[in-house]
Amino acid sequence: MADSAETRKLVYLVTGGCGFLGEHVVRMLLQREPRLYELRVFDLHLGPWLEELKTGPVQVTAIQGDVTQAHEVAAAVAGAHVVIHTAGLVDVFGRASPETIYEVNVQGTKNVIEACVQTGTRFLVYTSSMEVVGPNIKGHPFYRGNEDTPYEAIHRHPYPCSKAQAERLVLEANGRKVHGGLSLVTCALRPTGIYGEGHQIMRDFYHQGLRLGGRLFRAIPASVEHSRVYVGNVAWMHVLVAQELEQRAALMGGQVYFCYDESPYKSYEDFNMEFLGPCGLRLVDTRLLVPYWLLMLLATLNALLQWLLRPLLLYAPLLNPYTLAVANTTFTVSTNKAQRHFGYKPLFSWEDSRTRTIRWVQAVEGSAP
Ligand SMILES: NC(=O)C1=CN([C@@H]2O[C@H](COP(=O)(O)OP(=O)(O)OC[C@H]3O[C@@H](n4cnc5c(N)ncnc54)[C@H](O)[C@@H]3O)[C@@H](O)[C@H]2O)C=CC1
Ligand SMILES: C[C@H](CCCC(C)(C)O)[C@H]1CC[C@H]2[C@@H]3[C@H](O)CC4=CC(=O)CC[C@]4(C)[C@H]3CC[C@]12C
Repeated sequence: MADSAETRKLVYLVTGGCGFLGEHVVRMLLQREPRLYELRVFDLHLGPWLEELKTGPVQVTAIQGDVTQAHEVAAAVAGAHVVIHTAGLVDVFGRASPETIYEVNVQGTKNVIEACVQTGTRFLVYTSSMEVVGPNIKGHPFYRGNEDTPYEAIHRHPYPCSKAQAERLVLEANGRKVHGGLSLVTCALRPTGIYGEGHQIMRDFYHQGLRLGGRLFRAIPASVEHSRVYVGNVAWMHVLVAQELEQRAALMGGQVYFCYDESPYKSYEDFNMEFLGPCGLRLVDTRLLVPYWLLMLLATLNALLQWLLRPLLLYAPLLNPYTLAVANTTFTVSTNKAQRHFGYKPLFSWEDSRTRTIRWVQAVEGSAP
């Protein structure tokens, strides 16, 4: 029944569909959206894994394109029922210029919205970020907060600033008339730090640990807690929102939802050890040797070196004043808004998420850094 031609009618577009999250969204849609007729995967860099998806019952269309190019976006959006916009430049290390980050994250999102309006696409799901809220530049903790918790959201770094601007544009576009006269329905999902199969920073920490003889050095006190969320659950929440947006437009349109699951609250480093520990790494407590002021000094030195070396080479280490501030500030969410509004429940338990991630790190073991 689910595979009959009559039930397969919907065309979805996933921007950034070859990224860490995007790939999981694409695979989840193929598994969990029986009404799918065509799935368009739009990305600057297409992955070879897309080929294996082309043999199934759903037409998978790979589109190499750039969200900053309005005409490329409009061509990809035309005829789609739903757009899931995950494409973005995730850079908190100073690899890209602030201008490029704005161009991709803000102008790219504007292009997606305008393409929906011009071509008559009614449903837009945007991948925002917890960074839209915080941690703020004052390092205020956000403890077990929800979507309505008051918090002074002030940023200077281009990444959170660009995500905040883009999220605002998406929410303001809710209710705009699209081609054909119907209204656009939009909403934004705010994942906390995502982990799981394909997580580049986890891979980097793993290889760093191997280089250091199986050790990683604790820099952040264990008392600083972060919320983390498994990539499969983030993908599932995107799929569910996309499915429910039409029926529940009045409730969900223009809303934001944190992406959460049952992953435990822990410091960034302790949480990573849930996966890296079983793969043979150890977290060595050097915090007494490396006090916070010294870390801050090193982070500032890194930023200075980055600036000095820029004309010659790209120096972009993990430690800089921004990443240190984020890692060192408690940011935990506790909410059931997604459950109340569209019946979200995590698809993967914490045990499943942990096991899947450990298996992936173990498979990464032999691969080059
Ligand atoms: N990784 C994380 O912990 C979190 C990520 N997010 C958001 O989730 C989304 C996906 O992030 P990740 O999967 O982690 O990053 P990613 O870098 O793995 O994926 C982003 C994808 O967008 C594509 N892309 C970049 N510029 C593009 C352009 N100009 N045109 C077309 N495609 C372009 C990239 O090629 C990549 O495949 C982003 O919007 C990010 O802001 C939100 C919260 C946490
Ligand atoms: C790289 C940081 C950890 C290294 C700190 C050091 C060098 C002292 O050990 C990461 C700590 C927190 C991460 C960010 C957080 O999970 C929230 C994010 C949300 C996003 O939308 C994008 C990614 C990120 C900014 C994430 C990036 C890495 C950290 C700063």
